[in-house]
Amino acid sequence: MSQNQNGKWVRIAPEQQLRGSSNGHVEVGGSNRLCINPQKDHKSESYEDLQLEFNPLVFSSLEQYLPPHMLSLSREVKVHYMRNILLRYLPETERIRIQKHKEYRHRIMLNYPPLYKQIYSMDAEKFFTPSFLRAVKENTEASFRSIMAEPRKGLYTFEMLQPQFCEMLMSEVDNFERWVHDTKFRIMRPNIMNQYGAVLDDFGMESMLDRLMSDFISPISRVFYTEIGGTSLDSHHGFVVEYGINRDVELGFHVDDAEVTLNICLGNEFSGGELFFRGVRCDEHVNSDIQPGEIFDYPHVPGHAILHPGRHRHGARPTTSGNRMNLIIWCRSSAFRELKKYRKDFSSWCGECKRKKKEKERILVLATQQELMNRGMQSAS
Ligand SMILES: O=C(O)CCC(=O)C(=O)O
Ligand SMILES: [Fe+2]
Repeated sequence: MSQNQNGKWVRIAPEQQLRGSSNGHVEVGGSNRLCINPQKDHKSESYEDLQLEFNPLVFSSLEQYLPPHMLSLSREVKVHYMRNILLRYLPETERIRIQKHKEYRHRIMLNYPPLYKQIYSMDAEKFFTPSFLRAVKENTEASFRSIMAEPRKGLYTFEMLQPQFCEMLMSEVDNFERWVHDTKFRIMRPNIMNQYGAVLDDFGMESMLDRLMSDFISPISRVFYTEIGGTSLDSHHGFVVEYGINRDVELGFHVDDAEVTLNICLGNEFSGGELFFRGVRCDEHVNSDIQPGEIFDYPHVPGHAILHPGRHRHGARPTTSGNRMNLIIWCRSSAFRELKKYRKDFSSWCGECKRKKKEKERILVLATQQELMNRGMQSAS
């Protein structure tokens, strides 16, 4: 690592030259560098309109770390430079997968005609109930608690969506499913456990759900889920699941690929389909026993949401009659995932880590008491 007058350079890969060419473009070698210290007073550009394999927000955040002489260059030059850096962290197979997925989405969006265009961009007054909107606008722990129940520690339930929005979203999904059937388009289901349901991000709702996460889920997660990455949610997987006649029946016991999950029942007439929760676990303890107090069942109510840690083990009981559709958003934090790699003790949120820690402390106290008693007996004799 070397220094210049503007601070230290972060060395990302073997050094190569950055060369200015006669046509005003900057040729970038295979190894570019960022500064350790950001230029805090520099206003980053927006990259939202570009089709990139990384989240546009990553580019906006990285921009302040560019070498100072690059800050005033064109957006294309900057994006090219930062992309080169980011690509070094992506293995070839992952890059191909992302590219294929981008093409897949592109094909759907070119061909699928939406039924209700108005639900593809955020319209908070139309989507959410007044009580939910008020609580988020106030943005305090007290305002969130005023609309929520917390039936078990870390599980929050509340009224969230307006019936009309639920109806429109369900019709949109039905319309999409019909289009898939009629055109024989092969779609990817939300995850390996579902044979039905659709990924909303794949047919145009990604930016609306991004807003839903950043403006409505993050403020709540920041308050209630500090220990599990709730302060740094930065990506999501948004989808609907469908249960009932000619649909999935139930969902097995699992943890989500998410730090924080929002699950909202959109409705239709149904019975059954309750969620069963069985305690939060880290990767190592995902199969450990259920402890007293960890059993909780939740019956879905249309328009109502349940917010839970993705690592809270759960499943869905069979939907025994009618049809049920739920909107689910898995919210992820890349910073939390990175930090997790360097830690082993998750006793602040994993039920089994907590139990083991308590057990160790109990044994230590017993051993200390025994030792003190032994010393007392020795000095008495
Ligand atoms: O059926 C539900 O409501 C739960 C679905 C779920 O847990 C999931 O898709 O991860
Ligand atoms: Fe789940």
